[in-house]
Amino acid sequence: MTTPARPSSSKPRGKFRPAPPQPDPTRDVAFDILCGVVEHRRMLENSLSRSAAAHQAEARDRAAAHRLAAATLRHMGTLRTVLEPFLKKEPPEPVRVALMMGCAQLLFLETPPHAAVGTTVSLLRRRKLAPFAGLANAVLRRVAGNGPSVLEGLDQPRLDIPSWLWTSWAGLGKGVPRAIAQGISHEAPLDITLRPGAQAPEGGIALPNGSIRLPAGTRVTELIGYEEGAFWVQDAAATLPARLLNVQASERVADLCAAPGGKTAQLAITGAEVTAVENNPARLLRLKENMARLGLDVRCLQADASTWQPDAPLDAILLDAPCSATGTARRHPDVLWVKRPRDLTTLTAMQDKLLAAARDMLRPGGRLVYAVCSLQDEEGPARARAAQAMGLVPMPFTAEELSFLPEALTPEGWLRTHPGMWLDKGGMDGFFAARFTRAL
Ligand SMILES: C[S@@+](CC[C@H](N)C(=O)[O-])C[C@H]1O[C@@H](n2cnc3c(N)ncnc32)[C@H](O)[C@@H]1O
Repeated sequence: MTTPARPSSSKPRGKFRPAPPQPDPTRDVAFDILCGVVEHRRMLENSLSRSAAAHQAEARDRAAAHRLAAATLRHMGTLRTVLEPFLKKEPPEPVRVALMMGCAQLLFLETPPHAAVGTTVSLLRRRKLAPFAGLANAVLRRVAGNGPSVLEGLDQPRLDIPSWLWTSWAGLGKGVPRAIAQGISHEAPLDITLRPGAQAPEGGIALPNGSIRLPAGTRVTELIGYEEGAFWVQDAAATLPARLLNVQASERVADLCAAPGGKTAQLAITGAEVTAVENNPARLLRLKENMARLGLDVRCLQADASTWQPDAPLDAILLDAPCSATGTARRHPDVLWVKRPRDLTTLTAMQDKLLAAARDMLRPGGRLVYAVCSLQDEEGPARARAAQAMGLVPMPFTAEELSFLPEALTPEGWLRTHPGMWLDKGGMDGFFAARFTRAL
């Protein structure tokens, strides 16, 4: 982050004019991202692409902004609560955003107090919110003066998860919402999947599923072997659905909803004939780039998977359906504050449409794995039951298949992971998966 400006002091008198605020691309971009999430319920990536500051910023500043915004989002409930006693009346939302960002730097990012306070004051002045600069100065100085004691007695995991999500996760088991909140409370490590025979980059730790875990903040493109296609980025939990499809080299396989292609790569590396279907042109491009970097021969198609039809019935299908993505909140904490219960209605309707389409693409005896990176019952178990009602026959996962993660096997033979699993190793994303076959 750039050098702090001096905190604004008392009111200007006479001919004195305050110095122009210092440029600070990191905080400008972080502020834009956070306002997008908080005021407009816009996903972080979407806000980033709309931010004029982000377009002008260097990659290093954008990355720092991303980290600052993510830390603020991860602790947003706590930050709101901490600020409350210091505010006599409700400030406009952008001012509160700037205060939360300043407060996150003080309490969670070890930014020196003079920098956290000074840069917040400067930010407000740059953003035509100068009348609130004095308030920010006073409030943040008081928070800094109190130090970590402002967090004492706060139930941070509970505060940092919106109530509707906390309640919805109660069905996952006693203590699970709290464990999930713990998993989300810190930056996620970087997981990669190695090509068979490739060497793990230095500093990586092998996880029980075979993924290699590197410290949070590792820049993947700078790792030896990236350009050569020795590995791809994929959370440990995200490797499981494709693995559980048990694809053989001789099979004809479709990956429906494929970009950016982590699971496509897993399927293609078996030697199977893989068609990857993706409806978003920009994401299709990323998928193609990834397959080219990995040197994998995959037919990549732009099509709507709910209407696309293969030339002949398929042996195996992976349907990694679009979903609320609440299971990825470790990496995308904006999900927590952007998604609403009503989003699930549209998503589950699309998931059913895709399931019915996938069923019709399968040959009798063929296999289908349905997966979502969601923690919501509506998108997981409820869809597995809907698939059964559509005539798909359950093919439960077995204890042997999940011997390295027995806690993820449900009594129904489904897969359920969540960010509270492997907490001692750095957690994992939340996935649901179920396997079916088409009756002979
Ligand atoms: C959960 S992501 C897939 C992640 C991917 N399977 C992987 O492992 O890298 C869902 C993807 O489905 C795409 N998508 C959404 N609706 C679709 C549809 N009707 N047909 C094809 N692709 C779709 C989205 O653009 C998005 O890229």
